[in-house]
Amino acid sequence: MSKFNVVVIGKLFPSALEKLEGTCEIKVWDKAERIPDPLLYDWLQDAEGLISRGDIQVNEELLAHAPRLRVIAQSSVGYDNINIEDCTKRSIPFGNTPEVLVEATADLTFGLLLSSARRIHEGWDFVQQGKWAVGSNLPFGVDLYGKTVGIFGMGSIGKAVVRRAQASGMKVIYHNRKQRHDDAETGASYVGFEHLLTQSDFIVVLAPLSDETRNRFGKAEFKKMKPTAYFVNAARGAIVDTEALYHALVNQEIAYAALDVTVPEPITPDHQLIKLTNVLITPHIGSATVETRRKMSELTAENLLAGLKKQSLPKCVNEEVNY
Ligand SMILES: NC(=O)C1=CN([C@@H]2O[C@H](COP(=O)(O)OP(=O)(O)OC[C@H]3O[C@@H](n4cnc5c(N)ncnc54)[C@H](O)[C@@H]3O)[C@@H](O)[C@H]2O)C=CC1
Ligand SMILES: O=C(O)C(=O)CO
Repeated sequence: MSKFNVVVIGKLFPSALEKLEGTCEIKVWDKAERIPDPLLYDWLQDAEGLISRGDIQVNEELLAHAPRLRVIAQSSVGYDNINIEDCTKRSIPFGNTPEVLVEATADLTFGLLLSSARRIHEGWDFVQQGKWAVGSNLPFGVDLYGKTVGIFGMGSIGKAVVRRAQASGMKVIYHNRKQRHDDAETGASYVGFEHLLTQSDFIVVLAPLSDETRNRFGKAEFKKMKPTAYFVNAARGAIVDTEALYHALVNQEIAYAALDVTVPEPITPDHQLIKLTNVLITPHIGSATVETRRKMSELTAENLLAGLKKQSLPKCVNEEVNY
């Protein structure tokens, strides 16, 4: 039996690769830099399956080079780099990896909140630089207990963050496009966007990037926040106007920002945001634990394999064209 031609952008765990070997002929681009378009387009000519990565824009322009493609899978829950409509028009199902990454991403999100509130990384710098002495003056942090955390985009990860916040004695409010049906169960209260901005001590962004959410946090929004507010973004950098965030931090319109996602990504050490002392940035590691990345990798392989065999993808975004 002939094998399926597959293009893989990025690294797969050995356990995921094993699922594909035997049935697939695989071309892999696992370098950190973006694959050059001419090479990608050449590889896609006879590809039946594609494992994409966040730095690849999957749209009609790319799909036009992939006449035999019958499935796309990606090791992420976010799919803002994928034009789903274009895939659907070509009856190509797209599989992502929701659920398996929820707890790990919630840990990192809450970790950013806690680390910035309690100055953990500054404390470590202090110790490393030999500044720890009796009476030394590392700035105080702030309490979590009794404070209000406002979640923008309360979905699977948001709900997991609620549990962590409640365990620290925090009150949780949230804003989505509409109220959820499980507020009684989660103990979080639905509020308008304005209320979220003005009343939160900690604002946590966990919504997907879309036309609606792009630059949703700009100059006007930061001005409405408390001057003591901590702003945490673990979703996508482009939900925030980076220039506006920079000015809000410099002008002390807000107290602090903790970011796992930025524009650009990677953010370079010469970026103006990096020079500020009231910022903590991690390199998009929300889901980056061994266990979680392995599960994501395996689910990606399962989605791909199902599509190649014209079977239903376990996790499919455009269900209307799922097999
Ligand atoms: N930093 C990292 O490594 C990671 C980042 N992410 C990001 O987190 C996002 C959320 O992931 P999940 O919680 O699994 O997704 P989800 O789909 O379960 O939750 C997203 C929530 O945002 C809400 N939402 C959508 N549009 C909105 C809008 N315009 N205004 C307000 N709320 C809106 C939805 O109603 C939903 O409740 C992903 O889309 C991804 O971009 C996810 C995993 C890891
Ligand atoms: O899953 C996602 O959307 C990420 O950002 C990486 O896990």
